[in-house]
Amino acid sequence: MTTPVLEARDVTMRFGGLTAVRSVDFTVNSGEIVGLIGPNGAGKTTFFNCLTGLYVPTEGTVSYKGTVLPPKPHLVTKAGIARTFQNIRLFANMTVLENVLVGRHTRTKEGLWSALLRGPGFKKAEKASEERAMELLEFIGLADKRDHLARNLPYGEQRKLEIARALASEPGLLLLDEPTAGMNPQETRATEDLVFAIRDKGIAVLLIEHDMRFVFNLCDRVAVLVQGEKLVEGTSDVVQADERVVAAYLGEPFQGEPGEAEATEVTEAGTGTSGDAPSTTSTKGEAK
Ligand SMILES: Nc1ncnc2c1ncn2[C@@H]1O[C@H](COP(=O)(O)OP(=O)(O)OP(=O)(O)O)[C@@H](O)[C@H]1O
Repeated sequence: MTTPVLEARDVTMRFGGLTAVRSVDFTVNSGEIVGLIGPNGAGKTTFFNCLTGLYVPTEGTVSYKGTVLPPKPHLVTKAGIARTFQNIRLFANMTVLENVLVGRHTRTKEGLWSALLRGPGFKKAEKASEERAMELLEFIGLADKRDHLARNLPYGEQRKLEIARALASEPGLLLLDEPTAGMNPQETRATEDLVFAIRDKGIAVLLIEHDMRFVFNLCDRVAVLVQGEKLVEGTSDVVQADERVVAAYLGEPFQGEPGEAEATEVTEAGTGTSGDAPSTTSTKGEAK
């Protein structure tokens, strides 16, 4: 039984004369891990920013569990959508535990500033929050580093901590922007297990990723954005079999970043995928 967690309808984002995202319809259902791929500059991060209230879409709506979201990041987080960013955005001089506690501010009566300044109200609410934060650190595998400064963690653990902080807001949907960027193969595999474990906790996951093997191993469904439009959407098998996807990665419009390595990955990443029957295919237009 699937119910939509996230529904984007006809989302368009223009920057002056540039249309970065064009009329995108997109759904994430409960229990799903969905991937959003596409060549550099395809509009993936812009679309994420529209979903999370960082950008007000020029047109279209974004709903979470049937309610249209106001385009304000803190209200989107409060509603139940959490995210990580392409570049790590931790509080470098705060401890691991404090970073997670800050992530909980939408779920406590205390506000962000109170959490950051550690005022009296925050300290009172801290105990219950701390227990929950420690549960998350256990889950993510960083409990023994609770008192380490975030900046002293190795890169892979900083990314994990970002995920823990996002989970601290108790989301129903987690958005991950390039979660494996800069990771070694071991860290990437661990992240794969972590995403499965997050899904098993009942949290739907939408991720942007350039590592095709990671995407095709992990995702129940993959959508491909090309020049701001959704070109193909379906299971990993459907997407890998679609010649337009490889063509898009090799396409001429993306000067300087032809995406050849990724296109090769798209064609090669078939090994080790589930082999499920294709379930959904929607296409829009032809590859340009
Ligand atoms: N704030 C902005 N103002 C103007 N143009 C923007 C802005 N943000 C993104 N763009 C443009 O929108 C287009 C889509 O960019 P975006 O970063 O969303 O692509 P992407 O698919 O996430 O790329 P990458 O995989 O390289 O991160 C690009 O042409 C980019 O230059």
